[in-house]
Amino acid sequence: MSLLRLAYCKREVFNMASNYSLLLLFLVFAGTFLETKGKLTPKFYSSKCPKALSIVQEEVVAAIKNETRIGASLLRLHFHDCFVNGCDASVLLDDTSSFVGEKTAAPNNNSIRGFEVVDHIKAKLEKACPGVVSCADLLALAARDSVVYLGGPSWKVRLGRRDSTTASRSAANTSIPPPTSNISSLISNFAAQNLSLRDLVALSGSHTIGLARCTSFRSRIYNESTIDAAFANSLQGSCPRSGNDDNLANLDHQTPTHFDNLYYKNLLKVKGLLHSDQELFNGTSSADKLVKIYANNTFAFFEHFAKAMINMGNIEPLTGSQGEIRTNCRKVN
Ligand code: HEM
Ligand SMILES: [Ca+2]
Ligand SMILES: [Ca+2]
Repeated sequence: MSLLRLAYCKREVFNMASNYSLLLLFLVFAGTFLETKGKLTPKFYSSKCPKALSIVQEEVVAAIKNETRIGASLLRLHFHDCFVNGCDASVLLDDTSSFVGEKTAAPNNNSIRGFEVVDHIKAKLEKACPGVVSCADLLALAARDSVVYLGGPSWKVRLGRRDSTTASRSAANTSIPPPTSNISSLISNFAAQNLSLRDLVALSGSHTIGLARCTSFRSRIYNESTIDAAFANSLQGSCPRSGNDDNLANLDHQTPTHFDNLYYKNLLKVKGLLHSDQELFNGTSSADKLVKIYANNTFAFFEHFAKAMINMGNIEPLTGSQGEIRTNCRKVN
């Protein structure tokens, strides 16, 4: 009797144990599945293509040494990618007779640049690891490496994005905010991407580097009162009331090639180049406080900027088996 009971007991314990181990196995599988699915990770290429990060960095540095502005242009490409259907390299697809891309959308046309550099970096990546590194990840890495080289903060870029097979000119037209935006439309535009007011103000600090065309700031320097008069005057020479639409001016008139906090100091002096820049500090806006903080504290700006770049880089990535790894960033495979 007691032997029988013992045997029964043993079986029960065995059954329980195997049930538990099955459950455990399931949980481990589910865990790894949930963890990897849809989530980016800084180590994505560490075994798949260990040289990927150093290749991008080396090429970005070479490109900036060749032309300083490229750093700004690469940073902006990542922004214009992520705000349209997520960070999926949709912005890099060329228009063809049968395909409408994003390059000719109003915010991009005659404005975004850096495609030759992207092609060059991609060619190097394809040579080292064919079909492995996505164009979307290339843009995220190039943005970070540009910021770092120009004196800004660094951060670990989350990776594992894949490339789209589609693009949307109409979404590019509606999702990327125009320079005429007021603060409330900027806030709602960023909120639509799950980005906060803090993200908006920190990311706008990107305008500490790079250039804008006359057509982007003309109405500001002729028609607005919330601009330093001497500053407006100094811009009118190269940006007349009509014509010369493509003449360029520095977004940060003090240190246009250094990633620092002078953009915010300019705003305090009513010397923001774009209307949308000055909207972040107009005496009434909810962003005023953050602008003052960043103008007085480079460390706070750098910390928030790095976090905001990670947030922006997380916008709707394609992962797993979604999309593809483009061989040529300009066209689908
Ligand atoms: C907050 C809303 C924003 C507006 C309204 C805006 C608007 C603009 C405009 C109009 C230009 C000049 C384009 C031209 O005249 O050709 C520009 C340039 C630039 N933007 Fe923004 N931008 C915004 C946010 C951002 C963000 C979030 C980033 C990056 C994370 C960024 C990075 C840049 C850079 C680096 C340039 C200079 C590019 C170059 O010199 O090639 N901007 N932006
Ligand atoms: Ca995109
Ligand atoms: Ca600067």
